[in-house]
Amino acid sequence: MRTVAVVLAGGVGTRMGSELPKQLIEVGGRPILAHAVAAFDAHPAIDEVLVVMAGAHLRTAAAITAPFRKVSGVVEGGVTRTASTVAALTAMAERPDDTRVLFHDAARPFVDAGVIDRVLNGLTAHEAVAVGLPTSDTVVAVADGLVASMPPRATLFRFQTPQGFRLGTLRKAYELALADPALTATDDCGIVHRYLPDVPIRVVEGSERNLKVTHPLDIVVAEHLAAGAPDTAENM
Ligand SMILES: Nc1ccn([C@@H]2O[C@H](COP(=O)(O)OP(=O)(O)OP(=O)(O)O)[C@@H](O)[C@H]2O)c(=O)n1
Ligand SMILES: C[C@](O)(CO)[C@H](O)COP(=O)(O)O
Repeated sequence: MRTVAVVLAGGVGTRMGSELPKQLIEVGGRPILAHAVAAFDAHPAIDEVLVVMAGAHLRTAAAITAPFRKVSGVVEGGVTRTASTVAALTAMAERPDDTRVLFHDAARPFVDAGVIDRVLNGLTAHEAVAVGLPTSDTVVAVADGLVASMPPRATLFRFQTPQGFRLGTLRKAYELALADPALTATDDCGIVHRYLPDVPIRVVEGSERNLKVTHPLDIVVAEHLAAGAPDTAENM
């Protein structure tokens, strides 16, 4: 049974507001995309890394990822993250259903082997695995500028990636999702949760270092992390 990491790099980085998509910005001397790919390329349980990139930057992504021996291809993504996942699923159309697939945001350059291990361990007993951390802020639902509900904080987690799946399960979820004209989702676990509600999604521990570079300030944080800055008091 093979394990494929899909690195989603098809976004344009609207919130970053940079000329280049944020995954092509260098932190710690190499592009954010290269950091993300390197983590999976170096992991002994990952057989293959598939990169999804916006059409305008396919050649750049191919050049950046060429040194990584497990990269099997760079495919063109879609307009949304969901469409980019579909492009990866299409590229994996011939793969058996029991293939393990890990979908990761290229915008999370500091995913580490421990997080990847936890996702893979979760996949031994579950069809879908998410990475999460408890929230330290109080999180509320707001409607029309008013608080609509305040779920107990202890029940709330911030999701990260990679999110792991048996390929067959993710395929099924996406078949149903793509037939839904009201489809909206911010991640692949969201698709499984909505369209295959009977499939339990195991949540394993993420890492504070595994930040998603989204806004300009995140680049400053990413530079510190790339330089080896500690993220826990234990390391200080
Ligand atoms: N059409 C898209 C949109 C997003 N992504 C990827 O999904 C990850 C998470 O998305 P996000 O942080 O939202 O990236 P962008 O879409 O580039 O950012 P923005 O929403 O600010 O435009 C990123 O690695 C991004 O490249 C993708 O592969 N294809
Ligand atoms: C998948 C994700 O990183 C989990 O936190 C997040 O939902 C991606 O959201 P984005 O708006 O595409 O950055």
